[in-house]
Amino acid sequence: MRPRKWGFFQIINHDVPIEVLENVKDATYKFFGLPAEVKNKYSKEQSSSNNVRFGTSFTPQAEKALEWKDYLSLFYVSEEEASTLWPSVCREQVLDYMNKSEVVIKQLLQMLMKGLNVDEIDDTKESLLMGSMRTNLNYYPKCLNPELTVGVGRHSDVSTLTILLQDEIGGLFVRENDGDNWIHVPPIKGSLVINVGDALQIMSNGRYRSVEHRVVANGSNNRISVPIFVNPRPADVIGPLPELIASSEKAIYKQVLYSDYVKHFFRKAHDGKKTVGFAEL
Ligand SMILES: O=C(O)CCC(=O)C(=O)O
Ligand SMILES: [Fe+2]
Repeated sequence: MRPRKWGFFQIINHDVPIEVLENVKDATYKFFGLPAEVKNKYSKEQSSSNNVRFGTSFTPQAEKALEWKDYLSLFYVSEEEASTLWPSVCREQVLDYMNKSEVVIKQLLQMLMKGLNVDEIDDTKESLLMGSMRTNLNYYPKCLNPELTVGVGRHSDVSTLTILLQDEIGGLFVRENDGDNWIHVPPIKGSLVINVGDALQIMSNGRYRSVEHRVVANGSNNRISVPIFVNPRPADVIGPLPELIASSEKAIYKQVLYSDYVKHFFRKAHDGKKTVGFAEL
């Protein structure tokens, strides 16, 4: 596992029980199998809250060709809110997946911080690194002309870290650092794919790099994936961690309001790893 070089890896011996992963995959199929009018209750037009959103593609108004994907995005506020707002076919399964993943997330963050010689994650730091979480259920329907579109265009995540559960279909590709080689991420049963996001690139002052990835459209199979985006809170101001700058390193990123950073990401179509330029000094 070499996140500094790669920023993308799979873990197999983790503490999230396999049933929890299987259950959230089943629940994902159940949600997307619901009649359109039921799913549409969670659409931008009809949803009673911004924290629950069913939609298609990424930023349809900015895209030349729509991404071949539907999603349900669930921003976690509290169990109480989830119990009133989240669809009942997947609520318990997603909450369980998020709760069980928290231990793994904390272990990963501890390891990553150690790599920066930051030994203690106090409450302030914990909140900056993982103060908010969003889980997406992604559904990529079989596409008759897969060469004309993509599942998800090339991008890096705006998260600190992303924990991704994928099914057995495959189609996720990762770009080798500074190269044009795209490497397939093979589905491994029971594994979780982990990737570093832009927020960690900024907070680590560029020592960890977020990784560009994309998903191809598939001509013969439907595919699902369930990422948990581990994020700072929207109202947090993020920048290179003070510990790094104190050790005479020059800051290469400025302080940015995290919600502004995310807004910038959503304004444009997926166009590669460009969002982070927003925070460069
Ligand atoms: O479906 C996948 O494997 C990746 C999805 C993804 O990159 C995302 O939702 O940000
Ligand atoms: Fe992604």
